[in-house]
Amino acid sequence: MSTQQYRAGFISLVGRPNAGKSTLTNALVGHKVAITSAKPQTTRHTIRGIVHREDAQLILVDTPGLHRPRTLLGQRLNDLVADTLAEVDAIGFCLPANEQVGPGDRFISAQLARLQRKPIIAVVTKADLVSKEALARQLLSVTELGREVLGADGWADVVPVSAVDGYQVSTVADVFASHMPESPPLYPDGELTDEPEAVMVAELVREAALEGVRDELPHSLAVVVEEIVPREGRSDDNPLLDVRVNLYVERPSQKAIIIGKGGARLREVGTTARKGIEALLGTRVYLDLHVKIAKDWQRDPRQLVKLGF
Ligand SMILES: Nc1nc2c(ncn2[C@@H]2O[C@H](COP(=O)(O)OP(=O)(O)OP(=O)(O)O)[C@@H](O)[C@H]2O)c(=O)[nH]1
Repeated sequence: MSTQQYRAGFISLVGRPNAGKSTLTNALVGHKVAITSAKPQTTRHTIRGIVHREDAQLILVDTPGLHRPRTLLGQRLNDLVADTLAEVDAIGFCLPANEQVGPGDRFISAQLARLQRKPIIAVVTKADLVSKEALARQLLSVTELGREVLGADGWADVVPVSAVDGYQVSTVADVFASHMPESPPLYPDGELTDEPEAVMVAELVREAALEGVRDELPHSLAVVVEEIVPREGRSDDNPLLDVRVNLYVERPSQKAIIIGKGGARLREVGTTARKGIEALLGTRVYLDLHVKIAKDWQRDPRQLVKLGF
């Protein structure tokens, strides 16, 4: 057997509301939660988690657009979907085992069918909720749907899974991995914090940093929580958390806006964000903010990686 190439890439789980996307993401990723906060409309993707394996790395990203199809019509939705999905390497289309393939699924399939040459893996979720026979029937209907919308080849793969009892979760990861391009790991293992709160922390910092300057920095700010660690040597009844956060902008002029005269604005941002973070985490916080320049970071998720995101 030849040595297997390491694979790494981006994958987006889509599917109608309640299809089990978030639960599957958590099951795949385990406890690691990604910590990047970026504006979905402009960055296109928010990282939800990263699966680190011996042979592959899967970066699960959210795709805006397919969540609220009813608020968007016609060409605009088509463009949005094509745009936002253009940058991922594969798509996991989630359909629950315990509900018949319906108009919502057909709608999404039709949108996905517009993406040329993108592997789409149909994932039949919540397999624990139905009998083996019912699961087999659902796999057939889902396969049939694939042939209807994509032509004879249909979905790149069809996999049943239960995120709740763990059935086939690693198989889903195997299948996703097999559709990733050959690539070295895009993120070092262990770089991300285990704190799910980090996502909200990043959001609080982002909100504070954009306050009053939204017009000047419309799409140019990414916030990355580097670490959240308890300060050593503090007693249990008087804990302090060190929260280190990087703010990435594209240009020196934007950095100047964030920082303000003599650093005045950044101090305000820090104070506002810290109050929110302390309320969120229920403990005192030392917030350390750094503003950095990362050119054109939002164009391409791979770019984020190169820039150390
Ligand atoms: N029994 C069972 N329930 C599941 C499974 N996966 C998800 N669920 C349940 O299905 C419901 C919806 O799951 P979510 O993961 O929130 O679905 P989602 O697709 O992220 O939903 P939206 O955020 O609305 O798009 C929740 O109540 C989950 O607990 C599964 O494998 N088995």
